[in-house]
Amino acid sequence: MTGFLIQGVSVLGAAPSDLVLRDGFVVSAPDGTEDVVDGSGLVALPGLVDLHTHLREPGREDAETVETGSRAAALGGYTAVFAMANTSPVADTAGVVEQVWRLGREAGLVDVQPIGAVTVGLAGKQLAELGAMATSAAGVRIFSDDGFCVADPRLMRRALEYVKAFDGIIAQHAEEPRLTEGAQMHEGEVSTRLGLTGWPAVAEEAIIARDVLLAEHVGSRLHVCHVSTAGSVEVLRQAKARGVRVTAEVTPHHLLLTDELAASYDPVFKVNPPLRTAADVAALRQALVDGVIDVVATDHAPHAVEDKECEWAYARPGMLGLETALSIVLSVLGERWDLIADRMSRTPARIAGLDGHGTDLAVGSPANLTLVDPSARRVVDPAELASRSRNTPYTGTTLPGRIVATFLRGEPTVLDGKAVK
Ligand SMILES: NC(=O)N[C@@H](CC(=O)O)C(=O)O
Repeated sequence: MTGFLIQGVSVLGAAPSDLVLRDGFVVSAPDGTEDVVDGSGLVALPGLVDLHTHLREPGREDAETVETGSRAAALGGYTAVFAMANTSPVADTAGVVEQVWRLGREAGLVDVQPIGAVTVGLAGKQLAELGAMATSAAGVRIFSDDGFCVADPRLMRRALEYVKAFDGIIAQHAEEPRLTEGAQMHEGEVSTRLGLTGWPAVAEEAIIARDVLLAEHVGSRLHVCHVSTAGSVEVLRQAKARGVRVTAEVTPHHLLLTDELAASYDPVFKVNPPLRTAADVAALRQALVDGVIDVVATDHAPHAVEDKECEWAYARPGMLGLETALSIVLSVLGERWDLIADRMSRTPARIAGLDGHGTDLAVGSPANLTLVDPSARRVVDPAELASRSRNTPYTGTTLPGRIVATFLRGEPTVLDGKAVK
């Protein structure tokens, strides 16, 4: 194992100092054997943790694999990602979650933690083998049917009750399916103008309201995926004030982009939940700052060209996120490093119970970290992304900040802005 001496780096925005990594940990002093990294002008953050990533393997390796998604994550400053269960086959058994977990270990670029499906085949009819996934080598603690809502309230209640035994979490994709049949975009003034079927805010808010009541009733833990509306924020604010065990995430794209972009009819802007209004964006930003929304999660959703470069109605929803997330958050929050570290590393690691991630980078901490150059600007070119897919909504956009290096347990996964393997 090599050591690294990162000279003159600002740890979480503090005055520049040296940061020494050896044998997988932050240590107090160099011993002269370390490789030297010039940290001047750079900010060190604990490695980012993404609670919501689609890695597509098994089943859609043409869109992403555990390895390509892991590389995209490392290049985005991540050291751990949670892989969603909507693969093919669905990650609803110990066998599939162990496969994803093992592929992640083999790639060795980030810690890949599989999320298990709540229901068999994501079909919403019958609980999956939650216990078997929890006790598997993958040690699953978060379960989600993401892509689909666990719409049946009795099934949702039973899932919440079941995972309580091992302090697990149900991560809900909040979408009342009867209110979004045929939906193509946010229901509002723009959908009316474009003549596209709308996905009303209330379809999300009604499920969140129901689920916080269920979580409160059974005393279990609920996590709300990709919150997208101002009304959802209000439901969450009230639930948290009452002490309900609920946490919530927002995506970078919902913090920045609005439904006006659908007027281009470019399916790169089609995503689920849909892009909302400027008022929703403002409420989500405020909620993230207030802590009503706990974390930023990417909902990195790679799709093959034929699934995105087609007519809007036929395009799959979803956009890439891992390689641009920090830049988007930086442009939204500014250089509030402690807040960024909290919402993108510390709190997601705490929610997931993920040891060794989201630390303060003090002496003795596991060396999971990323180095950011906040003064760099880059123009997003999809051809340069490590993801196997190209569906970024930021093509040609100039974004602030660049990930210079990422370390996983003291070993670089990214150096000089390039993946090391
Ligand atoms: N977020 C998305 O727009 N897409 C997700 C699933 C989903 O939530 O629809 C995907 O897996 O592609």
